[in-house]
Amino acid sequence: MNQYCNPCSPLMVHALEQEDFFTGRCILVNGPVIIGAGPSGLAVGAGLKQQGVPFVILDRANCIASLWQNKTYDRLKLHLPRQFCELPYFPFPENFPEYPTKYQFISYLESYAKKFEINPRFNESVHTAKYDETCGLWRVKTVSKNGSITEYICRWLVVATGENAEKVVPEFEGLQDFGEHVMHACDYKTGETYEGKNVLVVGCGNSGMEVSLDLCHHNASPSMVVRSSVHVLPREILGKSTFELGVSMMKWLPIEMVDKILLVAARLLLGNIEKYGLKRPCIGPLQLKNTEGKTPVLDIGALQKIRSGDIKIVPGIKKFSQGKVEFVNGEILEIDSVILATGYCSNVPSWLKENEFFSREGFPKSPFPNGWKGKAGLYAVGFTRKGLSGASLDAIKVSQDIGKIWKEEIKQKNQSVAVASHRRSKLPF
Ligand SMILES: Cc1cc2nc3c(=O)[nH]c(=O)nc-3n(C[C@H](O)[C@H](O)[C@H](O)COP(=O)(O)OP(=O)(O)OC[C@H]3O[C@@H](n4cnc5c(N)ncnc54)[C@H](O)[C@@H]3O)c2cc1C
Ligand SMILES: NC(=O)C1=CN([C@@H]2O[C@H](COP(=O)(O)OP(=O)(O)OC[C@H]3O[C@@H](n4cnc5c(N)ncnc54)[C@H](OP(=O)(O)O)[C@@H]3O)[C@@H](O)[C@H]2O)C=CC1
Ligand SMILES: O=C(O)C(=O)Cc1c[nH]c2ccccc12
Repeated sequence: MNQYCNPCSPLMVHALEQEDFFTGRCILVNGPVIIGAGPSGLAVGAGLKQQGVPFVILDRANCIASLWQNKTYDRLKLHLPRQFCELPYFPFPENFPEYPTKYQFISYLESYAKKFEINPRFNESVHTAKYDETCGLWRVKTVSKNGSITEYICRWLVVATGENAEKVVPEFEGLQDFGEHVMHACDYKTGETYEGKNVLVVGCGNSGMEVSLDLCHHNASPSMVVRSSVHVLPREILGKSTFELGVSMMKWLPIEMVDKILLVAARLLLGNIEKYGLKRPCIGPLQLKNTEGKTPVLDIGALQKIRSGDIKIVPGIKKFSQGKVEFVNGEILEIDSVILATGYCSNVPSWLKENEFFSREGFPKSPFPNGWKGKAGLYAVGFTRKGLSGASLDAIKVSQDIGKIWKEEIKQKNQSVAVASHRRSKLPF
């Protein structure tokens, strides 16, 4: 598994861990601190702005929505229809297509931040956040690019660092001997430089499928590793989004039934995909997404390339050697490059010093819709395994909850100011 690491020197780590003689800057924040300037953090910011609640957003990157701007390939499009990807209070422009491109989505997020006048503090990587019982406040320590340490002190802490904060890089025997041409899918932009090359794509989630498809478009020869099972669904069924159909059916039918219907439709439209080596999991696609967070593949063309043999399906990996990979079935393949489409994980456990609300995997322990509010002013946004629509639902609840407390306190403050000035006005001098 990968290790989340901050670019700290040992001296800095020491300074960050010393409670008593902290030497950096200390900032008392009036209102909440939001960690993460992705869609979730921006949506909470917008909700707070509308209620007049001040806040600070911190992000380790140098821009908003860094996942979208820095860690995605050029050809990426949203794969859920537009109405499921809009953030609260500000719709997509009317000319956006049903499935906006990543560039359209990023430009929408830029306008979103501008509209709600959200100005995150960039290059601030949160190293630790912990609740100080003695003063009833959260202490958030960050490290900036130039190494300076800042402590933010606040009453409310909103965790919006995402389900995909860190790449997962599994360990494989011999991979270090393979050579330089190994990258994670988060660093893949385009297949331009892969023309005529044999590329091993490890993983068959949406990333593995779409990277393999992009490689085909650039006349490379991808082999995609399917070590266990995968649900592939058509992106649309009879012209209607499969996701939307699933959501509509869930209002009337139990999830098991909806899954059965989706699988019958997938079988009719896609045929038997198991014969290509794409074994289906025992649990249905929506149930699997809900319970294990494993997203079904919404096919945008990779399946056709698998059928035609342009994308080869290969089994799990045994080991690598120079220019070669050996699979669990003993077969050996010569390859030029490896792309690890092996997924992502949350990084919350590496910096949040708390173990009641968040699990060891860095997700709220209470399942949707109850995982947005913890104790002592702790909130989580964007950990519902329901994509952008789940993040928006969380953001509305969190900003309203904080806004309500904020307004009550302002009212109380105003009342006590009024009482004090009334008393003062009665004084004879
Ligand atoms: C390739 C890809 C495509 C996707 N497509 C879709 C889609 O079409 N539809 C959909 O609904 N969902 C999609 N998703 C899911 C996606 O995660 C969400 O859509 C969305 O980006 C979640 O927003 P977020 O703000 O919660 O997290 P993120 O977008 O990941 O933002 C989190 C932010 O937190 C910052 N951060 C993390 N750790 C720290 C730290 N320690 N200190 C400071 N800052 C930190 C990061 O820099 C980042 O900017 C996709 C995911 C991927 C990887
Ligand atoms: N167009 C879009 O909107 C896109 C959306 N996304 C989203 O981004 C998120 C992340 O997707 P993705 O990056 O595909 O990650 P996923 O977690 O969905 O998939 C990871 C894949 O890697 C495999 N894997 C992990 N470790 C190994 C190993 N040691 N050996 C072999 N295979 C391994 C997994 O197999 P196993 O199941 O056996 O563990 C799985 O097939 C998802 O929510 C996805 O929907 C991604 C791309 C495009
Ligand atoms: O693309 C993603 O990562 C998403 O999380 C979007 C999403 C949420 N729930 C789903 C169910 C089926 C397919 C995609 C999603």
